[in-house]
Amino acid sequence: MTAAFPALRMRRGRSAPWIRAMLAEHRLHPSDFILPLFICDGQGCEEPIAALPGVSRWTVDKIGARAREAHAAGIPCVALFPNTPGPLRTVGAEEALNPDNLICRAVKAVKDACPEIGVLTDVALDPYTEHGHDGLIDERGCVLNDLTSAVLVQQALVQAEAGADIVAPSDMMDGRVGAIRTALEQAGKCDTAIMAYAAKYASAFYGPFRDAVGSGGRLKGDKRGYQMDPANAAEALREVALDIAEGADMVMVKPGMPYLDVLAAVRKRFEVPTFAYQVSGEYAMIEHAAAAGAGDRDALILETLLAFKRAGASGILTYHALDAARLIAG
Ligand SMILES: NCC(=O)CCC(=O)O
Ligand SMILES: [Mg+2]
Repeated sequence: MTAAFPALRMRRGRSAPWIRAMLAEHRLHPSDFILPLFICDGQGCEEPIAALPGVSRWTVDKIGARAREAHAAGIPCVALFPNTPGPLRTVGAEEALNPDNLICRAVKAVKDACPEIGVLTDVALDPYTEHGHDGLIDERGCVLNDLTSAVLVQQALVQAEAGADIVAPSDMMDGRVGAIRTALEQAGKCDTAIMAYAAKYASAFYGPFRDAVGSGGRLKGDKRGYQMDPANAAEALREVALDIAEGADMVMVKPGMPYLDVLAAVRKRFEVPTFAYQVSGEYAMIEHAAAAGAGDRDALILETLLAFKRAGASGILTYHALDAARLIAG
């Protein structure tokens, strides 16, 4: 039992900045963020991404400077996503296994320029397939689980060999975390961590990302045969349990804001490092809302990111990482 009004006045704890700071239950810190970076082919280029105002693709020679900038802002890790040149996209996604592909060159460039920062790579075939699906498909366009998983294992090994610290399977194939973990162990890559996109929903919030990696216009059909139904929450707990059992070091819930209930449930149930991905459509929503005068941009950024911490996130992948880190630093 606690006291009641008037002995208890909740507003006492909100009456001045010092007491609000003292009583804050959650805080944002630059080390909460993972900054996604997009890589494009070529030399000496920054390509602004129209669907993600303020975000660009960078050529490999320019990516090291972006990593140094993130590190200087206190961000511990970057996540790399390639925009594979069209001619290299095939039905079999062979370019995903090329040890000299864009992503592998970018990993090395980041590690050369800024060895102190962590590098996370995306394990999935959508930037490499001509049809934009995350895996190999049959004649009906259905993504084949086990054949895809075998390719993802090779893709993860190629990325780990290039120097990735964390491989992050984002494809939602069943069993791929265990297969990747076993292969990493056999290859002597026992320190390469796995962040599993464990509960990834078939969401309408991924549109700008697909433009950023150039898979949007290619995608035939949708991804509901492998990504989760937004109607489901209990299923997310089963997905997470499986990925932990298979050897995931960290799990992720994606998208972010519309799935805070799932994030909170996962964190409460499993108590493993749990990340949220505030995805491209969420970023765009904030940018467009602020540009339209519907809210203060900085406040919208910090409030949404703090909500992930409140829900139990260990960290957040966000395109606002640099802005947020600088805002927090003041
Ligand atoms: N595998 C990474 C993503 O799919 C990101 C989606 C987004 O930011 O919309
Ligand atoms: Mg799964």
